[in-house]
Amino acid sequence: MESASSLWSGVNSGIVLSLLAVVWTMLWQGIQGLQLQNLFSRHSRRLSRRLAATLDPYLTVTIAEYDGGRMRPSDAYKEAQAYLQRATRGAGGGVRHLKAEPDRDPDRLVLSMDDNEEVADEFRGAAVWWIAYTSAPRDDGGPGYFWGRASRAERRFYRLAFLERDRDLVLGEYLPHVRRQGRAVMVMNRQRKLFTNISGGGGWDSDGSWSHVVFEHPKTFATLAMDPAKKKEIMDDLDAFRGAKDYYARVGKAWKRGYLLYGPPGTGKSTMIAAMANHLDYDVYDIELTSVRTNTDLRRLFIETTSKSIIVIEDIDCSLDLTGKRKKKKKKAEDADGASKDGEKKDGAAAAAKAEEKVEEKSTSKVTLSGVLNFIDGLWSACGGERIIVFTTNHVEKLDPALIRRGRMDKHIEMSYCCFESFRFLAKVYLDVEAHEMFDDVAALLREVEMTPADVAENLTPKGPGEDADTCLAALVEALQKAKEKAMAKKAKEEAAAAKKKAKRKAKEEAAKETGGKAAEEAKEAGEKAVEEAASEADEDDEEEEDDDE
Ligand SMILES: Nc1ncnc2c1ncn2[C@@H]1O[C@H](COP(=O)(O)OP(=O)(O)OP(=O)(O)O)[C@@H](O)[C@H]1O
Ligand SMILES: [Mg+2]
Repeated sequence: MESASSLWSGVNSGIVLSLLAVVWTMLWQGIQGLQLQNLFSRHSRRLSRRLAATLDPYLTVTIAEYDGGRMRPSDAYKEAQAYLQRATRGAGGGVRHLKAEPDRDPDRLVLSMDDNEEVADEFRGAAVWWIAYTSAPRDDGGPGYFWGRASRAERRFYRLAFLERDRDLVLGEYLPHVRRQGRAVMVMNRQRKLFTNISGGGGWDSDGSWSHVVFEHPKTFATLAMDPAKKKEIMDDLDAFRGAKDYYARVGKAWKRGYLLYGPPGTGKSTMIAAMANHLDYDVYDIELTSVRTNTDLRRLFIETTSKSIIVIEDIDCSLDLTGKRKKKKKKAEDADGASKDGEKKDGAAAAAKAEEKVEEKSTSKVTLSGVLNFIDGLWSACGGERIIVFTTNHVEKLDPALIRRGRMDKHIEMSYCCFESFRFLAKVYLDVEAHEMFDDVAALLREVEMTPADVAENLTPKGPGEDADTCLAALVEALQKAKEKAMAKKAKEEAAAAKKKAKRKAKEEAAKETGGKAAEEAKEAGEKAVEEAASEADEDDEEEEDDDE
């Protein structure tokens, strides 16, 4: 923006424009009258156009935030917005009403012109004026209505006014200049964002679109504990994806990649997503599927995502009726309900399960497996590229194979319990210790006990000023020993239960054998008796027959 303030005195321009508007309206009516009278006269039409150009030397270009039924904000609008932020630098560039948003620098604000404000600009001697305005929400079912936000919300616009004589310069050079500069500003001001589809009030009352906060997760691959070879493989995979635009275009695939992260709770799945986002410098869209009403809403949400983003669905097995888990939960509630007669403790379980179900019922989503599949690789993934989709789950075996087949979830990454390598890594990160006499104990215990990286990390975190590497490692060893004892006790209990079950089964079998044998003997005896009786009866009959013959 070249010296905005030198060009336009806002007050004067407003008055002049208003006067011109009044004069022009009157004249335009006159011209239309002229046109009506000479409707079929080409000459008069040319004349009226020339007259209009003389009286109204201003041309305008309007850039709408959503236009032509678009489902997401137009890039041109965002670029113009970023470009105009520069015009309001410092004291606001003469603009009287400004909008402020937080800047990267926590002490500063990014200022932009508010609605119905004007800002002037100059480009190679040509003066131009930008005006920001909004129009009232539309509920007319017109283009974009179906998609919600574009129509239901206020519609925002920028209007650029310039002189007729600068038409070629403005349209041919100034507007491309604005877009280029706007993009540069956007890159400069870019703050990574964490989007979620649960806004303010959340649930069904919300308009089901994205709201965001600045993404500031500190986790990186440098602080993520996992097998180094596996970690390198993932980082290489991400780098290859980022640079593979041409490859994806050449093979005709949408520029996207799916990752499935699975493993027990606390093994670093969510942490891995943060590390991925930090590594790639991408935004994160965290979809809460239970808050998405329909497949159509899911599609809309997806379309509103920008490129260079990671789209995350956590605990996919719990989010949808993809796996039957929901029904199981219901069953759990019933079971707990039935069991509740047995004691108070179980009453609590029934109540908890019921409450869980209640929450679930409230947010019953009609998103289906096919909706999600469509979302991942259907037609919609063709709209814009450079997106990574991540699913996480604790129960990979419960997922529908269609959901996680390669091509949808291209890379399956297992996040597992802490091994000694991971422990050493965490000890370095958390305590800055690379070797310690207690390492051998930890190594031996980790071979016998399963502990998540989350638990190991927690033990390695100093809890007070008096705590150091020695105390933290001692705490970890103690926790591992306790876990080992617990595991051993559990194993012994399980073994005892199994032995009891086996003994019971054996006793049952023997009893069955015994009763079976006795029954067989009785049957045999009964059979023999019956044969004898039949034989004696037969003899008696013979004798009677013989008597009759005689
Ligand atoms: N591999 C790891 N490396 C470093 N820190 C870890 C690792 N795994 C877990 N942590 C720590 O444990 C905490 C919990 O981990 P995280 O939330 O990533 O687990 P999760 O696998 O997503 O669990 P859930 O299945 O319950 O969602 C994190 O704050 C992180 O600091
Ligand atoms: Mg998690």
